[in-house]
Amino acid sequence: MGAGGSASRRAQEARRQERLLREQWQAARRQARQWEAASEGERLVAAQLLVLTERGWRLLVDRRWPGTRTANVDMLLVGPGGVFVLDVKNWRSAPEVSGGRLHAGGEPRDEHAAKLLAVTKAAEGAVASLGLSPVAVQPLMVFAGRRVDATLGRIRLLGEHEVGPALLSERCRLRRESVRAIADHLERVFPDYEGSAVGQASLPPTALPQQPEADGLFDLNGLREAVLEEALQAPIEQWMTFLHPDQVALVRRNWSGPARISGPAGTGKTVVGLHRAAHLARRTSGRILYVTFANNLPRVQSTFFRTMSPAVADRVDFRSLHSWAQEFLQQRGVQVRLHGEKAETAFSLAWKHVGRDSRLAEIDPASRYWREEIDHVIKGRGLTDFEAYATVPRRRRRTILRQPHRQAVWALYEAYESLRVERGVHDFNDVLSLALAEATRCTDGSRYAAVIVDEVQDLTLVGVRLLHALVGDAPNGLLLVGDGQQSVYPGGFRLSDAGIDIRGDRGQVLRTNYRNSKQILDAALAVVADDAFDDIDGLRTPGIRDVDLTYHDGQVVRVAKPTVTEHDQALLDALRALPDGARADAAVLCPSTRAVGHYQRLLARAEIPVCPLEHYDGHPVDAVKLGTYLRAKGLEFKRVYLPQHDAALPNGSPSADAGVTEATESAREREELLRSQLFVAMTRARDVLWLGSTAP
Ligand SMILES: Nc1ncnc2c1ncn2[C@@H]1O[C@H](COP(=O)(O)OP(=O)(O)OP(=O)(O)O)[C@@H](O)[C@H]1O
Repeated sequence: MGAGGSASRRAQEARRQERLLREQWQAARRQARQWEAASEGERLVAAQLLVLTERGWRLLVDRRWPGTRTANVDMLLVGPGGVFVLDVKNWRSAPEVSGGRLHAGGEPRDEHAAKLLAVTKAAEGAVASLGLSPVAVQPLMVFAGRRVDATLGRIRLLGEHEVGPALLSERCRLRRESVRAIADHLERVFPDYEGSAVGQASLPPTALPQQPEADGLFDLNGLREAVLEEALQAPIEQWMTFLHPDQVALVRRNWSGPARISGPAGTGKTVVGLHRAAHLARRTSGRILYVTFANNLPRVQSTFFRTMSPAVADRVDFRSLHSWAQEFLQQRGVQVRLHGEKAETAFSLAWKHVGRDSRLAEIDPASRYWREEIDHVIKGRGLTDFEAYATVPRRRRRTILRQPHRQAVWALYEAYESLRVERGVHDFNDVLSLALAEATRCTDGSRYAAVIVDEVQDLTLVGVRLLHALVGDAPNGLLLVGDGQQSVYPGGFRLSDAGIDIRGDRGQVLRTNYRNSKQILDAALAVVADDAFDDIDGLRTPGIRDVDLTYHDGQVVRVAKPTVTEHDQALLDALRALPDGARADAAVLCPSTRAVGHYQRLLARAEIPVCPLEHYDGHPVDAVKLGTYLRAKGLEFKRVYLPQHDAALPNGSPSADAGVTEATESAREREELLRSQLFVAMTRARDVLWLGSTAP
């Protein structure tokens, strides 16, 4: 079909929609006139909204607020765009919002907003048992006879002309059956007030004579545009609206202090974290910090969050821990000179002068192991004197260090520090320590009402202390989300080391995997089956854990080729065979940046479009995602390709017992980490997991 043909089809469709709207509007106006019990203002607004009932919306009018005898709710509206709690106002003066307060005619009107929020809370409670997340319930204040489009916290203020188009432009959240079930449920929970309710409008479908476009009641232009826009809108993903009732309960829970949500890969921890952020943003006027260790994840999460809960998106800061800490220090006037390369040179020199020929080489001759010891155990835990290091439990480090070894490590640490200071630079750990000192020193209150930490197991102890310092033990202040099995960095900590006390029901575990098919999960679990791990609550947990699966099919494709060239060709063939549009949901993940470079060149030569994970921000892009296992943390894709996935593991085997006998403890620790990283990469796959290897 040529461009001219589709343009004429579009014009035809626009004319048809306009005719339909006109008919619906006429009928709605008649219906509203007959509606005696309502106030004039409500009638005018209802005339607008009755049109929506022809488009799959349900309008409940003048309902009793549950638990009260006399208080009423003007309107509840349920449709593809979600659940809306409406308070209709027929004020003599126009509403004004300034400094988070509502006024009209110079008089404060905040009590109206407070009442609407309270009713909204009741509606959220009513639909929670159906698994509807609070993000799908939105309060609206609608002003008869006025043109308004403003926000007051989470409340949207709209004029009678704006309300119809605004609701039609909402992204599609609910399917037709859900609309029906939710409206039926709300009808029961919010009973008729005085028998004056309008259920579903029964509008006569007959054609009516043409009317002028605007007659004060109805803005046909606005609605027409919204209808066309509505047609273009793809539905938002199910998880953005519906959660399992247990997840909804976690999202809405009132916690008296710091809380933690854990659970194996793919069990919806991030989903709960995001809904919790939206819930808290709606309940408080403060800001929420949503933080992870990885740099690229906040961008993706922020995109999802904006789609899911646009009304409060501006009050949630999605940040990586280090970038947030740097900005925090800058705002507080604390000088930071972060310079990774110069810090690395300082360490190399320290190793040359003090480490290489010391007793440390007996345990592991590779400087990297000792760099990690300094980064994750000494500086990561904020240790500044040898006495503390001499006795510190070195969590998740397998080697046993006796006193002379610890002394040798300390000498290396001191040499590194003095060379670093000499060069006038900071490393990443310094940034967090400085921020912790500053946050502890600040007495002017936190900028945040709540802090949510995702993938908490990736942080160092100092990082966790820093985030804890921002909100302390305030109710609903700190939420830690993560899974110790997905630890991909050396070392570790326990919450008790950080002085964080998670009691009773403040520690929750999710157990249903919503992401991976059984085949994929079994393949991933086989890699870490023998790797029991210490979680941050101190519990020793076996590698194979109890997980409930949601039924969906999946496939593990194993490809072994004798040479790298043939292996890579098999990868290209698999990527080229992807159906149209499938590239957007495919990712090639590699264990190292070097391997990423290799596959970037390979895919470029094959003219397969690539989007590096560093640039991926959660918006769909028709290109294969490419990045390291570490960069893929927290993300998911329908198809995941892991070329040479076993190359870095002992004997090329991902299972834990390969090569154990001759390996040193530090080598075994490294292998365990590599298996954890591979496990994380494998569990990113939803439908297809492609595992490539070169078997000579
Ligand atoms: N109630 C639900 N119904 C359907 N799908 C869900 C539900 N909860 C979560 N999901 C889906 O499950 C998948 C995994 O969710 P999420 O990324 O939050 O898990 P996670 O526990 O954070 O995973 P990981 O630790 O592996 O990063 C996502 O595709 C999400 O949309």
